[in-house]
Amino acid sequence: MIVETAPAKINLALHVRRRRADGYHDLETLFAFANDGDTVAMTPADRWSLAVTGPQARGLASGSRWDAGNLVVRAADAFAGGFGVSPQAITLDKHLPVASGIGGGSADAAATLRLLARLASVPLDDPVLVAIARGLGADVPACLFGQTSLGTGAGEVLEPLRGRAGTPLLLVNPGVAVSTAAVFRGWDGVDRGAIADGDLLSRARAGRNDLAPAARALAPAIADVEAMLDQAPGVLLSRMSGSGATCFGLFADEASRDRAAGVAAHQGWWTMATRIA
Ligand SMILES: C[C@@](CO)(OP(=O)(O)O)[C@H](O)COP(=O)(O)OP(=O)(O)OC[C@H]1O[C@@H](n2ccc(N)nc2=O)[C@H](O)[C@@H]1O
Ligand SMILES: Nc1ncnc2c1ncn2[C@@H]1O[C@H](COP(=O)(O)OP(=O)(O)O)[C@@H](O)[C@H]1O
Repeated sequence: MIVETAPAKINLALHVRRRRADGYHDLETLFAFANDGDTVAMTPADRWSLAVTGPQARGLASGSRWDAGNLVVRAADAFAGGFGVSPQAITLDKHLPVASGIGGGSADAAATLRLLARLASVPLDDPVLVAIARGLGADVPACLFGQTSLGTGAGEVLEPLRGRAGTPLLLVNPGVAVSTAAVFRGWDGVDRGAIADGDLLSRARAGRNDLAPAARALAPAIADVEAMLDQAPGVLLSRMSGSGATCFGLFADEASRDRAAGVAAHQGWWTMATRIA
């Protein structure tokens, strides 16, 4: 059996610049990844199969069916079509809430591609593999490499950045799923400018999440999570990630992170206490 973590993705900043003719938006984003997330495991089998387990498995309507509604299945089908690989029994252990701005589905698809690439001896930077990743979603290429990076284009043009590895990180979700497409539709169309230069944390602090107002309009509980994290002692930066509703806090130390996690859990919110990878 081979196993890959599908780590949570966070957008330290997310600037939406322009709506494009193809329905996507040009953006600039600072991607970072957590140490924890879902896991994808594979073992050789006579035919392809999927088993979904874990505390967030119920968020996936297609369940354990081999169904294109699951990005793991779409990733495996696309890889098999592009490269050919023998069938696998896949287990997805789902911990990240579905449709929550931390790219769980994208991370699962990327972890599936990494496992199949290992089996088929395909390098991760193979242009066909990267094109398959892009076809699965705008942030699947970022999840494929899993490195702190600046993303431009629709999020698929990547420039690796010196990260803040080991920084204590808390993810908090108020339990409302929000559709990425609906949040982009709610963006007000105002270009508020590029991400500033500097080191990662100062660039992130000077930046914004331009999708937060549209996401709050769909899920008002996001504002409560943001307020809680903003006020948490020891917080270095807090913000909504992606299209929401998950918000993150970077903390000066583990004890402050864990105190904030306790406050969030007391509200009945989902939390994950981890670190930047
Ligand atoms: C907003 C971000 C920020 O990292 O994260 P999430 O909230 O999904 O985690 C991503 O850009 C999401 O990437 P991903 O989730 O792969 O998006 P896709 O499946 O390709 O697109 C879903 C829908 O989002 C909108 N979309 C996505 C990316 C983009 N640059 N412009 C868009 O307008 C489009 O309406 C598209 O139909
Ligand atoms: N393995 C998967 N995990 C999560 N969501 C998935 C998966 N496969 C398909 N999806 C679908 O993809 C959509 C986006 O999910 P997700 O990646 O979790 O959200 P986001 O990109 O906002 O973080 C959801 O509507 C969900 O139904």
